[in-house]
Amino acid sequence: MPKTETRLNIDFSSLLGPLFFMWLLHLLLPVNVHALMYEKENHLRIMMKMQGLHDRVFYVVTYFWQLLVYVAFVAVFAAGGSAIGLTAFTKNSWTVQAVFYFMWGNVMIALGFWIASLFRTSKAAVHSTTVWVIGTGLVASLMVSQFVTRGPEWLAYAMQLVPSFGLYRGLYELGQYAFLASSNHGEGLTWSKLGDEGNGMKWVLGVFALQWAWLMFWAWYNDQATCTDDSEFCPLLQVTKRRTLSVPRGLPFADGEAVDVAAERCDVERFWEQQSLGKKSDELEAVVLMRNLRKVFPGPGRGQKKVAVDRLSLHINQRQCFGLLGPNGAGKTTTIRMMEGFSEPTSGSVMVSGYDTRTDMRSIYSITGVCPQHDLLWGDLTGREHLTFYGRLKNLHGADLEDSIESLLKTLNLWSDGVGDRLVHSYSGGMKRRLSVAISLIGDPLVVYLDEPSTGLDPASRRLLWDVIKEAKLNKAVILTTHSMEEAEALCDRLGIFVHGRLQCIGNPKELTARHGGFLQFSMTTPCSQTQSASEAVYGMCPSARPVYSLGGTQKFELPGGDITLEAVFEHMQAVQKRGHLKVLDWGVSNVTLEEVFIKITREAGVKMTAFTS
Ligand SMILES: Nc1ncnc2c1ncn2[C@@H]1O[C@H](COP(=O)(O)OP(=O)(O)OP(=O)(O)O)[C@@H](O)[C@H]1O
Repeated sequence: MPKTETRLNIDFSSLLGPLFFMWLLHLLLPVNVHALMYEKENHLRIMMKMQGLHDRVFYVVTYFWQLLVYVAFVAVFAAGGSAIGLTAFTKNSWTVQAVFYFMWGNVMIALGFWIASLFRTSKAAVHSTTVWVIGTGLVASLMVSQFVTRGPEWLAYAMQLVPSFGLYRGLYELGQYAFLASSNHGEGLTWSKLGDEGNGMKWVLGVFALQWAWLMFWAWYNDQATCTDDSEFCPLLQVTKRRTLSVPRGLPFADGEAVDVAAERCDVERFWEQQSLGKKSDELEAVVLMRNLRKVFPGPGRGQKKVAVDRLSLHINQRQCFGLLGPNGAGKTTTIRMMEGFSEPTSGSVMVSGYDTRTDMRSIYSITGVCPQHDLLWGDLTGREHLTFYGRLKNLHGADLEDSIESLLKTLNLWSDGVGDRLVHSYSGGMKRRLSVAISLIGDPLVVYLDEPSTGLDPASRRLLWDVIKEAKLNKAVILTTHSMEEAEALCDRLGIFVHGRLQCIGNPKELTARHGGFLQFSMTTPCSQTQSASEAVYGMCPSARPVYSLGGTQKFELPGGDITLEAVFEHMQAVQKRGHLKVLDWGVSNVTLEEVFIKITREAGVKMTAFTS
């Protein structure tokens, strides 16, 4: 039988449902989280902060960049949907949709900040976010529409308190109104229909506003709590902590402290006095001042504690390179981190150019440069772009910025062959290290921290770096940690040797070798059968000789400086060789090196500490 013509109208938006749109609108969430985590995981965030980037600026720039990307994404999404005639876009009011999508975009960005603040690794954060996106979509499509249509309705509202479920509810409302509009050829969701009974859009928009504020606050709070890498740090308690943080007074000497260390403590007290008299920063003798600084970390077990830095008093002057030496785990990095303001001292204070690290970090960042132990660089930026970015953070602009970049690239040998314009991921380890040093020097900071700057450099590059540091210390205070005694001797005007968080000795390298060496190194090689006679000959020359080792006919002794001179050793050995009863294959005598002093001090301090703790 003939029938009237009908048209098959397939409404894709109804077919696909809010679930598909929800997943699409979540697409940028894992991307945002990954971008935030990349900078956090690679410590680039901390590096930017150390070079003077304010948290506020970081948040605003990152936030608006993500919002811009999202707006472009949604514009393409809505334009595409309208172009293919999806009723969810064509029937509903444009302004309602724009406000809804815009508010969701803000909530999603805040959610990304919050998620990134909870994780330590990018992989874990991105995987969890992806599971969240898929999971909340499935749960919402199963439950929200059920609760809305069959009740209990309050459960649908309660679920919307979780950010992604609110998105589903909003999309559900847009879908429902669009569906009704296409069947009755009317209008979809408009502002006037927000008050309709059972319309959840009003609630969704209200909840979005609250969620945005709450997530941003929580993300900021978590971020501040973890930005110091300091497990005890708590921003909400910071005010209380600052008030109660104790500075032990009247401790000119700590038990078992060497005279030079005690003298340094007295100097620090004197400089402290100067600073409390309110001298201007350019009148201060000591640029960096640490007073009775102590850092205790929670230990691995319950109730156990690790004293990383113990009552350290130290001053560092302008136009001086100060070397922090010590074996692994001695507390050098912890000390530098407290100077940089990234670790809260358990007690004591650090002042940099008259600013307190607990209250004036913002001023301190603008006058310090940092070369961290591990290179913190963006692989997809060039060396020049790194220097431009950090130079701007140090308030350099225009020709001044260009000139300093060019001069740093040239002095650190990153200029020839266009190295400075290559992406950093193509750099060798040595090039990255040199770029890190260049970053620490850009903007001519007053104080520069160099944490093992020559690690991984070839001998020629190391010499070049030494020249750069020597020039830098002409108008700056340079604080250097190194495991190379040769480097310490070449660069440092003063140095301190740390063991178990305590300063064991302090002075210039020559003073230290003279004071703590105080002996000659004597070695002699004879046939193994004459080992006994050889040692008797040494005791004959210097009865107070201390044996260091004896191995296959080679013996080494320390000869106390007060008991014998170099000339006497030569005379004695000539006499021994003349007599001929001892077959001396080889012998040598030398003053002690800084390396030997270092080994001696660390060994003795280790013994002392064991005695204290046992
Ligand atoms: N966040 C932390 N939690 C617990 N203990 C820590 C923490 N950071 C450092 N420590 C401990 O404090 C001590 C000093 O560490 P630090 O990194 O300052 O030593 P270092 O002298 O810089 O060593 P290296 O020469 O190896 O770099 C070590 O025993 C270390 O295990």
